[in-house]
Amino acid sequence: MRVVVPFGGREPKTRLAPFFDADERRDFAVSMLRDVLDAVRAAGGDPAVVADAPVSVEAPVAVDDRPLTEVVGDELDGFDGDPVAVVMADLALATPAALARLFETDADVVAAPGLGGGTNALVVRHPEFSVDYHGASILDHRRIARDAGCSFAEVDSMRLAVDVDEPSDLVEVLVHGEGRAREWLVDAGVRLERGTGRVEAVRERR
Ligand SMILES: Nc1nc2c(ncn2[C@@H]2O[C@H](COP(=O)(O)OP(=O)(O)OP(=O)(O)O)[C@@H](O)[C@H]2O)c(=O)[nH]1
Ligand SMILES: C[C@H](OP(=O)(O)O)C(=O)O
Repeated sequence: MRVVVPFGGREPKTRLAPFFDADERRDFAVSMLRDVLDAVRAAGGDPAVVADAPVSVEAPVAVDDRPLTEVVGDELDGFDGDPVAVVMADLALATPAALARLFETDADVVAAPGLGGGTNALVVRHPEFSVDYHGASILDHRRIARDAGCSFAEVDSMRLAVDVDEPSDLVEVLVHGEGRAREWLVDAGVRLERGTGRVEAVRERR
């Protein structure tokens, strides 16, 4: 299956500014992208990156600096009967098994909801479905699928639900991550702080 992986590499992960400077955020974002590409391939997918700036990874990269919804929308406009998946580049916990379950779920549109209302991954098998990202997009995608007469299924997956946006998401990467992104965090001096409340990620040094 063709798997589009959108990557915003110009100024990625701004919400992690309390932890990392701009160069570090880009490095970390690329390490997550590489993990996602490996997992997609191991799940049998054929990844293609669409990025707003050039990035060097082991997959074809198309550079397009339009907003996310337009770029992904164009990819879906080319629907020719073969399913197309969209998997975000910041799913640092994605495993081949979780992605295979997404790819194999049978519906016109299959979504993996993200924490906070986003849409972390999609499989599209219907020409009338379109995307509208940002702002609790899973609600919009349910509605768009219904209005287009598409069957719609959601995959309940912790590994696909965590997109790494906020400092609290770093806890999940340290606890459950298995790839480069976790290693990058450890090398950067990010560790778990166990207090009396919820475990937090802290950085030893900058
Ligand atoms: N091609 C493309 N991908 C984007 C763009 N903006 C975000 N993405 C990707 O879309 C996914 C979700 O991104 P967000 O978490 O909303 O944005 P972000 O820029 O990574 O992080 P923030 O700066 O914290 O909002 C990630 O895979 C991003 O790399 C864009 O303008 N173009
Ligand atoms: C792209 C966007 O991501 P979020 O802003 O939820 O990280 C969404 O999934 O709609």
